[in-house]
Amino acid sequence: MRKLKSTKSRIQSQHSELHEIELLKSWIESQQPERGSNPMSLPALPSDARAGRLDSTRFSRYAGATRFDQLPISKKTKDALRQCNKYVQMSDIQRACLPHALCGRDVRGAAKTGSGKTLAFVIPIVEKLYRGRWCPQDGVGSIVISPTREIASQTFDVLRLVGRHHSFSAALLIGGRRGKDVQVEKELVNECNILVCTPGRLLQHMDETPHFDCSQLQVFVLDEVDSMLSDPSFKQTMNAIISQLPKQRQTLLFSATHPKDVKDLAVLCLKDPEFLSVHEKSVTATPNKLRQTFVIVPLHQKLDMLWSFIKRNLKSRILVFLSTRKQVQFVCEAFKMLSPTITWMALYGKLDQRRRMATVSEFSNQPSVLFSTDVASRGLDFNQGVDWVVQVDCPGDVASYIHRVGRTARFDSVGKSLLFLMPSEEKMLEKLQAANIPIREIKPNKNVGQSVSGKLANFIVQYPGLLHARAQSALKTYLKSVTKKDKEIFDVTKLPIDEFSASIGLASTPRIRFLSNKIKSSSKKASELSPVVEPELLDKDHELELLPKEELDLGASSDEERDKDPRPTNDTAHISPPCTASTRVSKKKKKLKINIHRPVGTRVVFDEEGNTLPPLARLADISNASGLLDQIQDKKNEYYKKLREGLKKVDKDDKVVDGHRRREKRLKDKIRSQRGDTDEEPEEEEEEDVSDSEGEPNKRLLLSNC
Ligand SMILES: Nc1ncnc2c1ncn2[C@@H]1O[C@H](COP(=O)(O)OP(=O)(O)OP(=O)(O)O)[C@@H](O)[C@H]1O
Repeated sequence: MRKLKSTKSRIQSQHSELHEIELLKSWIESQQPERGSNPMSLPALPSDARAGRLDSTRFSRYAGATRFDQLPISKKTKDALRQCNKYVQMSDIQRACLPHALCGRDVRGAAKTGSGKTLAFVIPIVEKLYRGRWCPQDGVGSIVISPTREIASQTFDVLRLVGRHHSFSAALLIGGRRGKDVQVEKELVNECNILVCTPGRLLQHMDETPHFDCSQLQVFVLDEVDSMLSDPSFKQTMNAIISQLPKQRQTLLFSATHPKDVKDLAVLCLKDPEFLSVHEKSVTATPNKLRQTFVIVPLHQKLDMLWSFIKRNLKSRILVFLSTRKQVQFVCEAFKMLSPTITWMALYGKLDQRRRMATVSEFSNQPSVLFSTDVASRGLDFNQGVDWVVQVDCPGDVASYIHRVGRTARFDSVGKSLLFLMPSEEKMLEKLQAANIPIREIKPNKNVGQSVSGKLANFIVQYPGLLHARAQSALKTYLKSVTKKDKEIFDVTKLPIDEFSASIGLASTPRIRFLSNKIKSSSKKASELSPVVEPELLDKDHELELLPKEELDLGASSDEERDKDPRPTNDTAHISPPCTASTRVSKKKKKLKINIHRPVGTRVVFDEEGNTLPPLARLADISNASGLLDQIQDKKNEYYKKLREGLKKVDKDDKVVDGHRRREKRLKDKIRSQRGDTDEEPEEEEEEDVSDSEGEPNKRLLLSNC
């Protein structure tokens, strides 16, 4: 046993000697002057570089470096960067961070979107492991965590590019793959030196992979650190991951926006970190070559505006942000139907991973329109760039705005962005301006606007299974998303839900359960002002349907309001098809349920071509409602009176006809008995009863006819 121990320690000491020699060799190699370059321009690497850590007091030597080839990095890395052609000069964040990170320090790096933060952490990872002569048997030496699969995948590409001449093993661990891939990952993960992953997948390996070992971790990187530590959906996972990492490590944190609360970072146990915010003193928080605009647009005109905008920018690559997946699915599907020749694409979290990747690369390759949720708002770098970023739904906060618009104008390219703001959301402008975001208003050209709501309504009628449910879900999920945003700016109860519903082609506003309490509480406030109105309001909402429509239009929907509405109007369409009292009464309860969320008379009407028409009547001022309802009550009483009189007359006529028939029958019976004829004949009375109430032919009559 003692012999075995001594042999083991001998092997270990030999191994460490060999390691020293290798380190020395690598150092000499990295110091070899490159062809054509001035050897004097390369600063000498300090002696403790062999330990993978530069002498921090000497980092100032490299602080003035502006090109990658001036950095104390290996020849292999320099070659890889040079072969890429585009990586010659360092960007601000790279110039600021690389000397510190190469010294082995903890760094918090903040810089505008598209400023090259990825290279600022990929180079230090590669160099640290290279100096430490890391090989597959050494296990996991570095972990990079990104919030989305797309960002992780892009980071992995950059890593492959920078490390192409190195011999490390690296793995991309992202979710959304088939089960057997997880098995393959489990077998290989312990032999990988660098793991680029999403938090969920990493935690899965930490929990499930036998002997998963990251005890030798050297560099830990958190990309988009603000969302990773403050977003509730990541927070728990991140805490679980961080608790399993060794404390002795280098930590690099990056983002375009700073974490809200420094306390969030406490969990990371940073050691005397360098906070490098290179654009802190910049006049703007967004890229300099980004032209930012906004347009004030009511909720129910957003789709019209978007459609008109896209039609005028057909040769551009347009990235459109919507709040929810259901909205993305609906708008993409609907616009595809409106114009099948345009390339429409959709990106959202639940999409199959291969399709997600394919969509990102396809969008990069041709002029097209990509509808996306916030899954594409951070970190994504589309190869050929994005011409326009359009935010149809206002982002929840300023950080989200910065990341969304940051998908264009990357590095030193130009880009444009357009934000749709509803009149109720104008407060967002103050926040953007306070955050040094230069944004200017543009006025839409009303003459060139095109309305799509009528066509959408047509499609919904034609393909109810496909579009109707999607439209309803889009509406509901959008409203839900508004309730989750900053209450200071967003108020779901103030939204014109009926108009919005009509604008996306829905014939009636679907029931929105989660809103009922809010609406009820707001109508309760109204009832406190005029207590008689509310119970009546609900009752009459149903009863109004009984009356001819032209009688309903009491001028509440004024001409002025109709003029404001750009959609075509057709007065004849206000008359609904006749309905019987019995069918209406049977649906009474259902009707009441649906209408409980809407004010009286805001039912959406369509003309023959499917164009939506302005609501029939609007109770703009609830305090006038009781007078209006009195008028309606009078008209209703008058109507019932006429109806009763009409019924009495019909009753009288029926009695006369019945008397005639009875008399005829008695006469026939008398004649038959006089002849002695006993054969039965079909009763004439029944001949009149041709069909039952459901419209089905009377079987007895048919048989007798045969
Ligand atoms: N030194 C450089 N020279 C030329 N191009 C560069 C340089 N550094 C990065 N780039 C390019 O700039 C683009 C943006 O880089 P990167 O994705 O790293 O930005 P980022 O700061 O991480 O952006 P985001 O905040 O949106 O995640 C990429 O296409 C990248 O190839």
